[in-house]
Amino acid sequence: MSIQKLYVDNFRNLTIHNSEFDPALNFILGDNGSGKSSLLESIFFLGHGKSFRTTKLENLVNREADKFTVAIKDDRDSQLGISRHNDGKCTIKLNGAPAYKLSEMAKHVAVQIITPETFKLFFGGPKERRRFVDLGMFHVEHQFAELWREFRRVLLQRNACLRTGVRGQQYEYWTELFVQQSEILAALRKQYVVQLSEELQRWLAILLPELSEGIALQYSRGWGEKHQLTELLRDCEDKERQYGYSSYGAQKFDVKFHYQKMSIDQVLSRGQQKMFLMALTVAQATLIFNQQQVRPIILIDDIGAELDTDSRQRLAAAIEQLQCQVFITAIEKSALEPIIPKHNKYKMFHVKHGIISEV
Ligand SMILES: Nc1ncnc2c1ncn2[C@@H]1O[C@H](COP(=O)(O)OP(=O)(O)OP(=O)(O)O)[C@@H](O)[C@H]1O
Repeated sequence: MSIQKLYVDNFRNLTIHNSEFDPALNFILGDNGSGKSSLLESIFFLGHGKSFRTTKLENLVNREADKFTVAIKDDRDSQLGISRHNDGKCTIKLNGAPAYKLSEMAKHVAVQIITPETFKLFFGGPKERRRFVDLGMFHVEHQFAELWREFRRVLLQRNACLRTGVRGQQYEYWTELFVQQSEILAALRKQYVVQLSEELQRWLAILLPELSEGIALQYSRGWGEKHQLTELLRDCEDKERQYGYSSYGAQKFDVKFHYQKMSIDQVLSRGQQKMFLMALTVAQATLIFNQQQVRPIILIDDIGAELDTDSRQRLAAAIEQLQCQVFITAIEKSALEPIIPKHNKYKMFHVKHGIISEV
């Protein structure tokens, strides 16, 4: 899907009353503190039910209000909306009918974001990489959401056994289920990472051609390739009981990125890392598009940071080929110059004090 109209009320400093966006490419300009990132954040919230900037969702409500609303009409005339009150209560509507879970919303809106901070998080601990891969899995593998929910339930039960000293049949039961489901998830993820890796090569050839051949993805499933999970858990049972949680299994998977066998963040420049992340993001968006035939949404915050003219030109070439709706923010138009296409199939907006107007 792509956002045709966006309505935002009391989301940070933003008020947007049914602005109409381009189905392919939208530029958002504005000074520091004008509301550019908040605009991307409001769209991100629709797709994820959370923010990419804060875990405290009460910060998203305008300081003078007690709830915010974000709603869209998409290119197929579907309407999705969500209001969040200060007390944490959410009201979600899909085509006028109430929905009860944020995940129902997420099925309709595949949103990915790149910010100047993303790559620090991405190349830091495994959390962001897990989140990234599972977002793709959620949209590309139909069975994933259900499998993951069930796996989480089993993991919690097994962890509770470890923490509270439960042994015998009950512990064996949850451990056996945990092993079975870990193996299913690990195989699915491995399959997905192979697809992602192939698609990534295609986009690296456009976005980072000088390094593309040396870049490789390495998937680790959450326990050693040479080990049987059952045996591993048996061997480390005492240690896991001390920790009170499962230290191996599908929840511990990771994907690492190497350039000529060295970790990417150790050898690529910041600009190159950003281009790599762009390639990875659009590779995932392409897989989502191929599977669902709906346009994912890509949000790029502060395009000017760290990208030279050459890189921005390559990004323009990639955007031309993308089956996505893209939102790009910048402080000044000059940062967009090589990216703005010669044709007129884009829209440009200016944000000032939380109010958006088309330029
Ligand atoms: N809950 C809130 N209520 C009202 N205003 C808020 C709230 N949270 C943040 N703001 C303000 O909203 C404004 C928009 O912030 P935002 O981060 O979107 O700006 P920006 O245009 O992305 O700026 P920059 O270019 O500096 O990144 C800021 O002035 C900020 O202080």
